[in-house]
Amino acid sequence: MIKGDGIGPEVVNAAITVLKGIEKKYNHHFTYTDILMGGCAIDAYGVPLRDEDVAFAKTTDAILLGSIGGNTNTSPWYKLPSDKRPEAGLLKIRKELGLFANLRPAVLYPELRYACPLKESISEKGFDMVIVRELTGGLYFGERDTKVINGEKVAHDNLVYTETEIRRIVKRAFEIALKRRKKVTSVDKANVLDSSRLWRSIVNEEAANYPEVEVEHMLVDNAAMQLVKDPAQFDVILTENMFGDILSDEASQVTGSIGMLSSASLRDDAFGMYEPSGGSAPDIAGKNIANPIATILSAAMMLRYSFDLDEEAVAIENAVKKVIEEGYRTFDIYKEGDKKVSTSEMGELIVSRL
Ligand SMILES: NC(=O)c1ccc[n+]([C@@H]2O[C@H](COP(=O)([O-])OP(=O)(O)OC[C@H]3O[C@@H](n4cnc5c(N)ncnc54)[C@H](O)[C@@H]3O)[C@@H](O)[C@H]2O)c1
Ligand SMILES: CC(C)[C@H](C(=O)O)[C@@H](O)C(=O)O
Ligand SMILES: [Mg+2]
Repeated sequence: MIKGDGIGPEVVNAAITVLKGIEKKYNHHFTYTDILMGGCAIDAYGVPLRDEDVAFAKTTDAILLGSIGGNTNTSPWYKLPSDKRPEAGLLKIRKELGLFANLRPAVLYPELRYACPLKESISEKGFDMVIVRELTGGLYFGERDTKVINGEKVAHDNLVYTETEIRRIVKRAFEIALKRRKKVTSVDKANVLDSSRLWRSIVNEEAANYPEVEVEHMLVDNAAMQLVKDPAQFDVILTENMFGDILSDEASQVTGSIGMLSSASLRDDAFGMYEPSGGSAPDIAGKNIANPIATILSAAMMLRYSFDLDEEAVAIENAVKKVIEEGYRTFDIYKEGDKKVSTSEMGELIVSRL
């Protein structure tokens, strides 16, 4: 368990409540160990993630993560050099554990259509997509520095992708599409970037191995527009690290709230790290009001992908649907007439409906 900062501990505790319910109902026993990462680790140890904690994480079956970081304008953590800040811990664990495939499903629950900010003629069609985001390459992991050249500061961030890095995520997206509606939209910026042109050529090569899957290429600026114009057109969105970061926040908002968007970071074996797509939400931290559903659904993904406990995962997903159908809402998806509940109450309601 990496509870992290801000709302992280609140939403992870709600997910643990649900996992404990699963243990009881299905007679399992999970062993939980806490690791500090992010701002809390900086405060405790002076670094956002200790090497010994990475080594320990490597001995576990899965990680459930809350979120890390603070207010990037005001928190003293952001006065530190970039490799000592909270986010460096997250990037380090993703890289060291080889978690290259980040799955971010975005589904509009029929009962939450009112929370979708799009006009009714668009939201009434509903949508159910998964963003498959490359997570250990690209701009996030290229060399970067800031130097003084000709008397002025110059900053650069390198965007690097190898064929191997692209091919493994492309294959993963096709495999996922085979189990869904068999459509992959590969998002790139091939009209400008070399890395995108390489990306596109590998998507086309791999497409030949998946003749049942329909493939389309879309430029990222158009994809940002299509996500609000007609989200129902998407099944699997395959994209590189930075574009996936941005588009997944956009997709989450059209589902009503980022507090609903779960995420799994996977590699080729069963190990995975599971976390809500949103951040530590410093603006609402400590108030027990954050929506824990993204974290609870991430725990369901953990049961499915790392523990091969599909029935238990479905039980959590159905319990979430039930509380939504019954009108229980945290503040972010609340409308008049609903039953407003806190973070911990939402966890308890879900566990009681397992
Ligand atoms: N995986 C992670 O750990 C992760 C992801 C994104 C951002 N961050 C970090 O979080 C910090 C804050 O970033 P930010 O403000 O840009 O993004 P954020 O996702 O934390 O918050 C954006 C908005 O969404 C709301 N929100 C987020 N999660 C919510 C939830 N569960 N329920 C209800 N509302 C929710 C927040 O209140 C805020 O208004 C930064 O330090 C950033 O680096 C961490
Ligand atoms: C906190 C940050 C480094 C992270 C990212 O950009 O990957 C977050 O925004 C996410 O989406 O998981
Ligand atoms: Mg993000």
